[in-house]
Amino acid sequence: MPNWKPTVIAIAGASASGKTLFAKTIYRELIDELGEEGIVIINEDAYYRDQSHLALAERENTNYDHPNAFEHELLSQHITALCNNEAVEVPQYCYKTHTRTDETTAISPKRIILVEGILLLNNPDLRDRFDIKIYMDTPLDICLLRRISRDVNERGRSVDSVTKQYLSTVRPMFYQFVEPSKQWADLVITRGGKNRIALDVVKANIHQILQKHLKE
Ligand SMILES: Nc1ncnc2c1ncn2[C@@H]1O[C@H](COP(=O)(O)OP(=O)(O)O)[C@@H](O)[C@H]1O
Ligand SMILES: Nc1ccn([C@@H]2O[C@H](COP(=O)(O)O)[C@@H](O)[C@H]2O)c(=O)n1
Repeated sequence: MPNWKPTVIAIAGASASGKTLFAKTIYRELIDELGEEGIVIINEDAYYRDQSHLALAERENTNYDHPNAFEHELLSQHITALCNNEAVEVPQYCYKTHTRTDETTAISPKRIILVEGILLLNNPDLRDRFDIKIYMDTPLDICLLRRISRDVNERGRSVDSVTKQYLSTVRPMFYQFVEPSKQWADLVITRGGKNRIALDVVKANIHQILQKHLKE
């Protein structure tokens, strides 16, 4: 049993606000120092509910921006297990088929666990699992422009489908669930995933935590 407990850092905010970029930049800049055993990223999207029992046309109608679309109980169980020094099997998700694949990713406990996703701060049980809560406060028009380009290039969508989904669910759910969850954040980050000062503040915090582990 290690003498440290993982530190769990949540990175929340609108779709395409830069959560993934922020998490991946921290990971890339710390991985040499911390090693594979030191840091990992978990994506909330991996915990979208399995929809393999539904026809593709039905899956296309799911509201993916409502909290009910996620199996947050499983994410919460997995974080608890990692904090109890147990390995977990994280589901893998496919945005083209709108469901989980048959594969899972094995994750062992790490000193630093970065969790990123739109609705992490909305759920009180999940909130209790996070040591540091971050909210990416990127203007919604910038998020929309980035989402169109990402979803067309990487997620197999058309501009028309992104537009319809944005107006019917993404935007209304943002105002109902995502933006109000900003109140729970410890750090609110402007200007997205490339904000160098914000990246350095979070990295400095991680270094402080690691120093404490060394002393324990
Ligand atoms: N500051 C930025 N400048 C330019 N492009 C960015 C910036 N932040 C994110 N992007 C791009 O916008 C898209 C969405 O960013 P991403 O980090 O995936 O958002 P999220 O994880 O919040 O959905 C990606 O294609 C990413 O490369
Ligand atoms: N089958 C799916 C599942 C999710 N989405 C959208 O993904 C967004 C969350 O992921 P980000 O990387 O953008 O944070 C969310 O807004 C869902 O609308 C989807 O389009 N299809």
